[in-house]
Amino acid sequence: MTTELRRLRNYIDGEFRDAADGRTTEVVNPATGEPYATAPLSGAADVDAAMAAAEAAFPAWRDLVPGERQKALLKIADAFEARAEELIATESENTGKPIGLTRDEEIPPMIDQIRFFAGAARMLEGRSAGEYMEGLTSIIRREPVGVCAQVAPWNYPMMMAVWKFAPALAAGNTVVIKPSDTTPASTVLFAEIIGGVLAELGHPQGVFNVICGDRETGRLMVEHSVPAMASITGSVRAGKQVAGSASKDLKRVHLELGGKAPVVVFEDTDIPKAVEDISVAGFFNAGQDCTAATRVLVHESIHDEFVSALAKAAAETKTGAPDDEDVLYGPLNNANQLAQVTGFIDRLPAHAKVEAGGHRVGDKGFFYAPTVVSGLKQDDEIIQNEVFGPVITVQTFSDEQQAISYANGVEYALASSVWTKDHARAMRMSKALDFGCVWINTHIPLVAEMPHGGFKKSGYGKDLSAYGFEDYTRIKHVMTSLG
Ligand SMILES: NCCCC=O
Repeated sequence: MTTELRRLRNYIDGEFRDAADGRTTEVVNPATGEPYATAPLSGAADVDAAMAAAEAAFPAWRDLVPGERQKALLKIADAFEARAEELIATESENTGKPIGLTRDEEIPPMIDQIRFFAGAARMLEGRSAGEYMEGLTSIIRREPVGVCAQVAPWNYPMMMAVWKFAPALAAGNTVVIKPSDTTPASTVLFAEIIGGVLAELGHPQGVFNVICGDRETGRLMVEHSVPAMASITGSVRAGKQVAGSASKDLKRVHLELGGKAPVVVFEDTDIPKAVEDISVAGFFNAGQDCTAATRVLVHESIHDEFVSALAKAAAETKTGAPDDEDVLYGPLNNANQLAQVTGFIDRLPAHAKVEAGGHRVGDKGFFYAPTVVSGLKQDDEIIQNEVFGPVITVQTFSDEQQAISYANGVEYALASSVWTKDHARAMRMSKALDFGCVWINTHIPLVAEMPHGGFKKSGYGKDLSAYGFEDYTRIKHVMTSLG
């Protein structure tokens, strides 16, 4: 007997719609490996319709007083909170994430972030107005950019969608957002919730549109003539494509493209505490986190003690089904990701040593064991490239300069951490580490008020914070004669 797959649909101008040409893709539950839904594979006609809706809605949304946009975002946050269990179940089915951890670790920050941007809507900043030329007054107007084309990733489908739509809407932009083709379900549910709030408040429905589809759909969005800005969280390859496409008509681009976070552990570190925190920060969400504590650099004098404690922590870390309360993480997101992680381990050089894990778990779904690999060298593939799986690598260093050189010696530059009791060393390292974030004696916490974003090939533009909000605005100088 075949069970009918649930049908997810695009959300354009307040209506749920199939793709104009009826094409679909299957949506798989990674905990079972089985398809459970279909989603539209949107093409040019769908993108055109969504962009037209967002463009038509823009003037009314832009011209609201900020307090009205704040009110809408606060209502959206309340509605998310009221429907949290539905969001959790939807996200968990589509990603295999543990239900309890999604409830505790993802929903509260997401809602807080929407509320943060609701407040930011009323803090449109411009530096001092004044007379910088005799008889003339200058002021700054901070304005929305326009329609934003946004492409979200599959690792935190809900939270990354929040990071995109919340600052954009707060600043007065309208949005066409595309979730990853593997994880569209929660963004489609967002559409229902956000659409409900917009309708209740009498705002145009085209303020928020969801288009499902693949890379080609994303390209059509970014190259479309309507959006003034393209924002993507994804791989470096995807970011280069988006920047290339956007360059054709000089759209503003906002890129968050992953990381390879160094975790620099000095000899004076409290080893048991560091191991406990680092293993959670490395394995949480199956390591599918652009800030994951994935690349440990440990002082040679404590290497053996540290590695044996980390391997023990890995062996004690559980992966498994979403409803198992003891698991730290669920499956990898999709079959390609499982092949990617497996490939890195299969290709390890002879000098590497797998201290824990290094294999798939079970034969259903895409689970992978918590893995620790030691003995690695700076040029090794697994040190230079993002694995995006539950794999922590370990290298050694002999002094601060070598630690800095190894830490910075990759193309990514998103997040990093330093573990030491020596305050001056922590401060020196914070200056020297060439990453958008440096944590000291911790790794992975985020707050809505602080920026998230990288340097080098990790992209440009910030998520979260007043900086992220400003990325979705433009400034205009207005000068008036006093005569
Ligand atoms: N911990 C959230 C990181 C966002 C990107 O993966």
